[in-house]
Amino acid sequence: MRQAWRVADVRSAEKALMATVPDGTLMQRAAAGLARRCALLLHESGGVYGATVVLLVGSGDNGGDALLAGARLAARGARVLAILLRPEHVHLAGLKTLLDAGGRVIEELPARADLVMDGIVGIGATGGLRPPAAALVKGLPELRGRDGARAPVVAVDVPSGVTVDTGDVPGDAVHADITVTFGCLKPAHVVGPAAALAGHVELVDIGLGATLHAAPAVRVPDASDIAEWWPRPSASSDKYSRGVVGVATGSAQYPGAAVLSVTGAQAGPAGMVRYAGSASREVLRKHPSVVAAERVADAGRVQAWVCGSGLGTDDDARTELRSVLATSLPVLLDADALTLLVGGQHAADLRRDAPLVITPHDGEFKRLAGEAPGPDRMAAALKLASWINAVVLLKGDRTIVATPAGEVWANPTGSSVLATAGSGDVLAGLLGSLLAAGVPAEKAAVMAAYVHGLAGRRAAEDGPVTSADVAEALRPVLADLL
Ligand SMILES: NC(=O)C1=CN([C@@H]2O[C@H](COP(=O)(O)OP(=O)(O)OC[C@H]3O[C@@H](n4cnc5c(N)ncnc54)[C@H](O)[C@@H]3O)[C@@H](O)[C@H]2O)[C@@H](O)CC1
Repeated sequence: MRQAWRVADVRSAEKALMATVPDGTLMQRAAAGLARRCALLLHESGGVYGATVVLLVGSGDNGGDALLAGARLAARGARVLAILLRPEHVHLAGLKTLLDAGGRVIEELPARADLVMDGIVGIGATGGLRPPAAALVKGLPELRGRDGARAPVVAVDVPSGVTVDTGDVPGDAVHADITVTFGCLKPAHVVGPAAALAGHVELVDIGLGATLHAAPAVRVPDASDIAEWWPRPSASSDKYSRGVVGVATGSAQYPGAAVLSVTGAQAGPAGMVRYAGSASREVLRKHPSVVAAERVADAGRVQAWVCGSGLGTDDDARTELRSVLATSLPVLLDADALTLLVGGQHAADLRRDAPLVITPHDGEFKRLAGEAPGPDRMAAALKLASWINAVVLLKGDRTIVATPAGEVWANPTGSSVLATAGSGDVLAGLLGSLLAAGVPAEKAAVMAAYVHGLAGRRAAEDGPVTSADVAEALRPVLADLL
């Protein structure tokens, strides 16, 4: 599991650490790690000696890091050229060190470069890039190196132009190949559109672990977490003890949603799937092991319910939703069930003790919360989670899971291929199966998003992806993972 911390918490940890070491130590540690990573990258295009390295240097310590790392590369024979965005506010000690090592200051981007270091702005950034920096950044994709390839961009700490605490990208921003960050990850490395601009993120240890005691702003699961948390049957398990998931989805008009959500549920750890709705024929044709009924009330015993995908929004659908919410079981609501919640007629039904998970996309989120998630998706998801006392899985390129207790997770496996009709139905079924198997709501949401994302990627290996392909890819993905 990786974790990322907010700027204010990073700042206080840095302050506490700085009080224990000589002046400039942390910056030297940062610069050493940064220079080491740049040198490795330069080895791919012919080595450090003779390479042209361009530093984009802003007015803060982020620029200072770039200057000090540049000096280390200059000392190894690189031609290091620094563009100072605000020469009157440059980090003076850093500049002197660079010049002493043989580096030079230039006014504009050179004709060729083998590597660009983005030290325009780091965790001290406010707002988007300002015009001079934005103009420079626009020219970066054109820069070619000695091997004719595009010059790789290494961002110092964060790609300049992103909002560090939210992962929002309000305007022009650097698109990095590698981001070398210091002490700990920050939210922009793992959430929102900023995460895609950070490229490959590498963490340099500057000793911050000793003073960083705040709770992380966001956690990111990895494959070993999912494998560790996934329920496995034991020798004494039977279909009931593994959990029975009830799926109340689909309708005469949308039978496909029932098939997709049941396929998602079948891939999960529960021992049995019960289907309640009017698409039994289609469901049973594809999944003969499913036990089907017309209504939730007649479905028999289950340990969790999935409700919503393709359910419709008529009175029948409303009755089914009421039946599901009236149970004392964990419930996952998606799609039409979320539409039925808008307007508040189900406010009383929502006052339940058992766990509730909702999986809105942005449109559904907006209807439920009364406003779009906006630039701070983590804060928006947290607010809704606390308001309706549910785990909120807010779908997106980096799907967010937020809990009423204030925890946030970002899913690292998402991809644009999941933006296809019915993909959410598959996710809902899988998540419901995890709930039925007894996984706590927060972890179930994190695990389902992770595996669903991997399945999207796996399906994409064979060409354009439909949600049926995502559903089919769940089992091979799980076979690899577990
Ligand atoms: N504090 C520490 O202990 C350490 C800090 N380090 C580095 O220091 C950085 C933070 O340094 P600072 O606090 O000086 O902050 P920054 O270097 O991130 O930026 C602050 C400066 O940038 C300007 N600025 C703000 N927003 C801008 C925008 N949108 N466009 C253009 N210019 C903008 C401001 O006028 C301000 O002068 C970190 O990101 C990291 O790179 C590292 O050296 C490790 C140790």
